[in-house]
Amino acid sequence: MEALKILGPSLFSSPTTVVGVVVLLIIIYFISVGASSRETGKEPPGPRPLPLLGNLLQLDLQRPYKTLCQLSREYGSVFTVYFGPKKVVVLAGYKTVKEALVNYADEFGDREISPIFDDLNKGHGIIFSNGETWKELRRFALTTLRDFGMGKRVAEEKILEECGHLIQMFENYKGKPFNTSRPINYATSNIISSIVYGSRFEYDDPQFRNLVGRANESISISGSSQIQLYNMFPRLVGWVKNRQVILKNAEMTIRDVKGLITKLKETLNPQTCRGLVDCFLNRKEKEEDSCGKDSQFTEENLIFTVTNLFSAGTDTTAATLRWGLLLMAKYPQIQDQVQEELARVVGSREVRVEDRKNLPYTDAVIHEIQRLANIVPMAIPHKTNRDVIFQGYFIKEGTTVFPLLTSVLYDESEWESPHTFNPSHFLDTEGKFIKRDAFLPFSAGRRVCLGESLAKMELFLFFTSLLQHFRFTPPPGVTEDELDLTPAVGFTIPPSPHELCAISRQ
Ligand code: HEM
Repeated sequence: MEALKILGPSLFSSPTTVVGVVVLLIIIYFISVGASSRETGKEPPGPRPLPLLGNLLQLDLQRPYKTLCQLSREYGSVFTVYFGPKKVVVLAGYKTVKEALVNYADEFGDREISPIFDDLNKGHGIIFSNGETWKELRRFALTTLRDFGMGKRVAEEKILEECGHLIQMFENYKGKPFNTSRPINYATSNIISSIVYGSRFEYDDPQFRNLVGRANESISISGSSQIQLYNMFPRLVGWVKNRQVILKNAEMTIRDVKGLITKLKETLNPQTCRGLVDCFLNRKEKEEDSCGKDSQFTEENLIFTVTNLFSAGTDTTAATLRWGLLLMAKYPQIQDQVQEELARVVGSREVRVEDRKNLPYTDAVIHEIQRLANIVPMAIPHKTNRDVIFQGYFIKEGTTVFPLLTSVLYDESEWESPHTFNPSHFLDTEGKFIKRDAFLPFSAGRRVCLGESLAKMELFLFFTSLLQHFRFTPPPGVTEDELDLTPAVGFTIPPSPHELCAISRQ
């Protein structure tokens, strides 16, 4: 591109010269592609790319994971696709994804930081960092989340308290149809908020509503065609509207998060931590006293780790719960069986985590919701951190890698009926719950979801408490068949906008 600029407009005055330049570029391109594969061995196969555009014209930009699943039928479980000029290696199917992320955990364990996420994080925070920064932040976040009860009784209490608020919110609709999105997002957001800040927000707090609303909007439009194009051609299409919206949202969120952190600083006590922010600030002070400038406990890493946890922890769990309620309304016989089991095993008392082992059908339903909902269809892009030979193919250091989780959760050689909602996938012939290897909604390996056990606890307690209290149905005049299971467009994929009725059972 630089060369073209230098050659200047005079070069393009004749059509013959333009054609000549284009032919020359195509020849250079094919020679360079040919040379790199000769030097290094066989690269994964894939559809033939066009110069600059790559395979863009073949991709469904709204739902790229669908095109990638189709391509894997033709090119196998390790293949190459060009997103514009960007080369991506796709891993498809349970066996391949597991082998890459677990047996080659190190080689495939770095994060690809696409232009939009680079705009937002600049290498800070836990999701979009690599190397020492990521190692330290991940270790810190995991220990702190555990200290604040992730997977333990403290978190259980917090979630049960939030269930009470969510149930109250649903009661307010008095059985009339409503969009489940906001209340559910507020509830899941409050769990991560109370772990991070040490306290929950009221659902009518304007600052909280804006924080949740902006995170939601940004995650949704980061999967739009405009942003996909921006990631392919960042210099050409940086002006697109959706990027401006995401940047504006980030600016306002950072301002709010800084404000919340400042308030906590004013009342910080070095002996106790109310939440993750306090622990981070105390650690920051300690490291500043001892090791000075090499510390990862910086203001930027704090702000971005907080915003990363807030978005990763809210949207995903909320989207899964919304799929769950929608599927219950669509398949009332399955809802009957869940409610029958809850009534028989738990009765009218509060459901607790320890009830799970006695609720095999309900457990199977929740797993099947997660499998079919497939809310993070391509995981979060990875990158190879060194040259690697994988399944006989050469993959160069720094190559973007998509672990195609859709192809794992819908793998035809692993699931009896991959495309239907079938809780029996997780039940044996006696109705006991069975674990399935290909259940990887949280991905696997080094970058496996950090919030997995918290998310599982939330899904179980929110889902069962809601089903104890309410019967979920389509709005009057809409049949179960008419409830639409087409996912929305987004980086994570919630159901398309819809309304449901929550009829009180008490
Ligand atoms: C149903 C709920 C959830 C699902 C399905 C889910 C799924 C995922 C997936 C697929 C990844 C990418 C893994 C990879 O790159 O291979 C991920 C990463 C991550 N998740 Fe979750 N997640 C959920 C809930 C949560 C919660 C509640 C938290 C908050 C504690 C969280 C925090 C994170 C973080 C911090 C990462 C980045 C990890 C890293 O880069 O090292 N997630 N999640």
